[in-house]
Amino acid sequence: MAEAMISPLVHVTTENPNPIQPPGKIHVYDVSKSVMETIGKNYGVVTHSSIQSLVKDADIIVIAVKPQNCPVVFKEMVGHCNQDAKVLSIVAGKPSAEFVAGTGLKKIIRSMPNTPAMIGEGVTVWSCDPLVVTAKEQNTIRAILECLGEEIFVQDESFVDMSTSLSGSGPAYIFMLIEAMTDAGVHMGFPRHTAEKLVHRTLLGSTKYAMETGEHPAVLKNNVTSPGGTTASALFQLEQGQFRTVVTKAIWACYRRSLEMGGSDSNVGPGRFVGPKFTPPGSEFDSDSIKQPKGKRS
Ligand SMILES: NC(=O)C1=CN([C@@H]2O[C@H](COP(=O)(O)OP(=O)(O)OC[C@H]3O[C@@H](n4cnc5c(N)ncnc54)[C@H](OP(=O)(O)O)[C@@H]3O)[C@@H](O)[C@H]2O)C=CC1
Ligand SMILES: O=C(O)[C@@H]1CCC=N1
Repeated sequence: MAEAMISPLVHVTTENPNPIQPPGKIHVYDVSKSVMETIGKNYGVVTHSSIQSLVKDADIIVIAVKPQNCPVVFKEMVGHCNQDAKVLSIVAGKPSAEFVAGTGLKKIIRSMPNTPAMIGEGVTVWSCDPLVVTAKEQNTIRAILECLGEEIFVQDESFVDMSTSLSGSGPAYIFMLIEAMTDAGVHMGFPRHTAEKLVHRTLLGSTKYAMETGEHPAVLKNNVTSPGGTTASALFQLEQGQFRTVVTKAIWACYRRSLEMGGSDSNVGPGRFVGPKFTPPGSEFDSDSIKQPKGKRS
């Protein structure tokens, strides 16, 4: 994921010969030397031989390791950072409080980007305490995240965990759909590249159409569904396979895993309230079977 963040920052074109961030101002360290050297070579960024030397003069420290590797990283950072440094975490699940406790730094920004950032088409949900991270510092972070695609600031950090299940992990669900549809096309006899093109264009066109019209997806779906026609037959099969329920269950499972990885109570979601009710910190929730911010229930 770190590479997906570096790529748009240093990207240049003939029309835009100046990168948003000169590669020489981006410093990286990865415990895997070969990964780090490849990134260094491909993007011209500066590589380091230790976390200590990486963070010494850093203004913004992006932490992009897996959650289970965080304690080691925190330990190596302590006492080596500029006390005013900002930590931009993309780590799924880990609450800001753990970064404060682990690193001793106060300016923590939690974010959840996604891999389409690699081509500047990602979406990142992010949060920080505006009493600790100044407006100017927030603008700097916003400018970085904008390079990855769209950025959405949320005041309540628990929405970052929730966004993991929609946008953070979401590309994997879509790629699985692309794979399934393409394979079905190949099964029918289409050359793979033709099946791929049909599927890619259908997903792209449908998404753009939904975004541009702002129409409810059910209306758009109905417009495709001719009485007694082909689409109705396909939708019937999707419903028989509990398509929408399966998608919903997958999204809740993802959210629960995100909470679990952050050491939070993951007893959330439909049919999950067997123990004490769980309220994510800082948010106001109804406590019925499906959680929604108060006032949002329809
Ligand atoms: N992949 C995605 O789409 C997204 C991922 N994220 C988050 O980004 C983070 C990274 O995920 P992802 O890129 O998929 O994982 P990767 O395993 O691909 O990348 C993490 C890298 O960190 C290295 N690493 C491990 N320990 C250390 C250490 N102590 N110091 C420096 N580097 C270390 C790993 O090396 P090694 O392999 O040897 O352990 C690996 O090269 C996770 O926290 C994830 O939740 C967030 C949004 C989207
Ligand atoms: O699978 C994961 O844990 C990470 C977080 C979001 C996307 N990938």
